[in-house]
Amino acid sequence: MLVKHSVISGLGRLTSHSPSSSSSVLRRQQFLVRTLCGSQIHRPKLIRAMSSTSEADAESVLRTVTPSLDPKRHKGQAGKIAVIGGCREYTGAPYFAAISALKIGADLSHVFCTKDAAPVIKSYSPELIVHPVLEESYSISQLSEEDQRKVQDKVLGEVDKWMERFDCLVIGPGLGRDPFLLECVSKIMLLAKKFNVPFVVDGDGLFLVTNSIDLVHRYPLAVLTPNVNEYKRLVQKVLNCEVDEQNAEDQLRTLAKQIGGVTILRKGKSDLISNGETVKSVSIYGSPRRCGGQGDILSGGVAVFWSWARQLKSDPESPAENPAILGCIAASGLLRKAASLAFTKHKRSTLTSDIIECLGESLEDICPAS
Ligand SMILES: NC(=O)C1=CN([C@@H]2O[C@H](COP(=O)(O)OP(=O)(O)OC[C@H]3O[C@@H](n4cnc5c(N)ncnc54)[C@H](OP(=O)(O)O)[C@@H]3O)[C@@H](O)[C@H]2O)[C@@H](O)CC1
Ligand SMILES: Nc1ncnc2c1ncn2[C@@H]1O[C@H](COP(=O)(O)OP(=O)(O)OP(=O)(O)O)[C@@H](O)[C@H]1O
Ligand SMILES: [Mg+2]
Repeated sequence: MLVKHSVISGLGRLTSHSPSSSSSVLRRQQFLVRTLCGSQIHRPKLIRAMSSTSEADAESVLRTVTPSLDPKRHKGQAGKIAVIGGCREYTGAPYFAAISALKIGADLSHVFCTKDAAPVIKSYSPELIVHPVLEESYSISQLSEEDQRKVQDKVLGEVDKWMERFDCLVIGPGLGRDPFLLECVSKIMLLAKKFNVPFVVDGDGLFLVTNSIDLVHRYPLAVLTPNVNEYKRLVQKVLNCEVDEQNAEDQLRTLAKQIGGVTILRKGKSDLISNGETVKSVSIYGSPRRCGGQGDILSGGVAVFWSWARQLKSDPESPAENPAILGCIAASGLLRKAASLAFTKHKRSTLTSDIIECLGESLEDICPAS
């Protein structure tokens, strides 16, 4: 698991940290000073300030949750992420999510995909650890029911031996909708819940969850990141009505509450985030290009920033906001900034890979490494 972030012991007082951690201390102090508008520390006021429906200060959140590059840390402590996705049709989506996690600052990024997708994803990048373990119906259709169950047990066994090591899973980018594969993935979700491993559900993972809402109901460590279609299907299924743009924030809050307090990041012109209590929006300017794959960057980003934000929980002076919400705000803010930068460079030819190339520079601009 990740190590604890350095703890600050109060405003106006710098504790004796290493040079690398003192910059993070300073950043967090500046965040608190801004949040409190120069007043003394007063937690109820801080909680109120963070809990009303409002545009989030994504840059401040990014400064707060991003850990310093501490030479004392070892590999893995900045995050171990696993993407469950990648099938015959889709190899780009899991790659985008997994490589984005690394480019933002995670130490290790795994992909669990089908056997066909694995060599392709490996060929995109040697940085990713690729497990060719998932099976689709076409490869097991000749088997008896008993043998199919054995295949499923084998898939689960392969994921099980890694599960506890992960700080967060991203379930769904490029997963496809094959029934046998989705049944295995629903069991992987149960496994993650058993070990209290947080997961972000995106893409076809949302198709699965919308049809089996119990998979995430009342699991506080689930973040759903629906796009316009995925959100529409969720609203229809859970609230039994149509999307109401006039009352978008209230409807999102109700939806998150109805699913038992999971966090939902509704993607769109403004990204809206709610856990059934607060609603935050991130509207900073991104890019007018809507090329496929930007949601995959976002899901990988949420996994990393959420893992980092969870470490702040043990910091008595850290923001009172829910880490899942902080993770969503940070990922949305960074993606939009990187998309904007990529667009200034590439204009109409801006692609998802160009945005991924801008993640580092965009984060560096907000939160310098040294
Ligand atoms: N480079 C890549 O590899 C990328 C891969 N990507 C991956 O693509 C997957 C789908 O994501 P998406 O964003 O296209 O879903 P969405 O907006 O609901 O669908 C639009 C329309 O298409 C249809 N439809 C979709 N999937 C279907 C299926 N399996 N079988 C049948 N119909 C399907 C859908 O129909 P409906 O659900 O309404 O019946 C809707 O009308 C997901 O795994 C994502 O991660 C993306 O991340 C982009 C980059
Ligand atoms: N109309 C818009 N204006 C500005 N930004 C947008 C708009 N729509 C989406 N975005 C941004 O693009 C990101 C990806 O959202 P999008 O709706 O494209 O996801 P998606 O359809 O799941 O993408 P993917 O192709 O990866 O599956 C969101 O976080 C949001 O910041
Ligand atoms: Mg998507």
